[in-house]
Amino acid sequence: MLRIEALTKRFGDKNAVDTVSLSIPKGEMVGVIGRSGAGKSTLLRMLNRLAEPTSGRIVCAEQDVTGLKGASLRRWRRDTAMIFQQFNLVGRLDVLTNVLLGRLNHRSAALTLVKSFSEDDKIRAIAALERLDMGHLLAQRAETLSGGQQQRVAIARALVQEPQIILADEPIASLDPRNTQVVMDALFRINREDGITVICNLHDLDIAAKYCDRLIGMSAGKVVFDDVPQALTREVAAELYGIEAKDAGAEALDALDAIAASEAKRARQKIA
Ligand SMILES: Nc1ncnc2c1ncn2[C@@H]1O[C@H](COP(=O)(O)OP(=O)(O)OP(=O)(O)O)[C@@H](O)[C@H]1O
Repeated sequence: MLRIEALTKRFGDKNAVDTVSLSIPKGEMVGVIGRSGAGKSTLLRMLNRLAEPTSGRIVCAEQDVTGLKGASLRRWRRDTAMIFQQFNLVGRLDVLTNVLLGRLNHRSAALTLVKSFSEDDKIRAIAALERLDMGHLLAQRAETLSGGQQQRVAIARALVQEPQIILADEPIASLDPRNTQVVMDALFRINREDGITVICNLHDLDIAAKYCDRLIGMSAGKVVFDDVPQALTREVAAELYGIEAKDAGAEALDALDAIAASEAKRARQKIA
């Protein structure tokens, strides 16, 4: 169980994340939604301790994560693998080496300097790549891959960290619809098969509702919705996306209609 208690991040006189409290059970697939600037990235970055909270606490398995330093902080970062919108691969290195970089924090500082990986590390990296259907590209330089392929390599790198939680910050924002599905399917499979908690920032409400068990809606740093996707109403969607943000709002509302329609269809199928 991950517990977030009154977590706040202040930049100047603005609270990017404002007294957010949440409990996330192990194995949940959570979508964090809301418009640009709502505080989604800052929340995720604080969970991994990439950003320091101004106040509040993060507690996981009764350990206060907020105060961790040195080796314990490195262990926490290994347990909470990050996936970014821009993939963050080393372009000139091959795919396998990029994935192996995810094993670095399983090694001592001395071994890290040697820069050679064990057979066990390589077997794990290849297995992760094969799981993501990327085994055949392991010798290719990362910069030559498509966006969707790069994101799958980034997920393989996260997997070899053997994390308890994957924090994905807009993992599909740079992808076309086909690659969006491939990447979201991969995250969903990892969540279901390995029981890894996935917390995923998503702009697209339709995708969030399709893949996530639970949606957390943020607006101006605060949580304004926290429930199953089916509980999201037009009013909340309008609050999340803003009535003045016409395009995003309209898309969100269309997505809501699509969810309602698919729920109705499911209900009809149940009755039949
Ligand atoms: N390093 C920073 N310095 C100052 N302000 C920041 C910093 N990082 C974020 N902010 C501000 O905090 C607020 C929340 O930003 P954040 O990136 O967390 O939102 P978001 O919901 O992830 O948006 P997006 O989807 O556009 O990434 C915004 O107003 C942003 O301008």
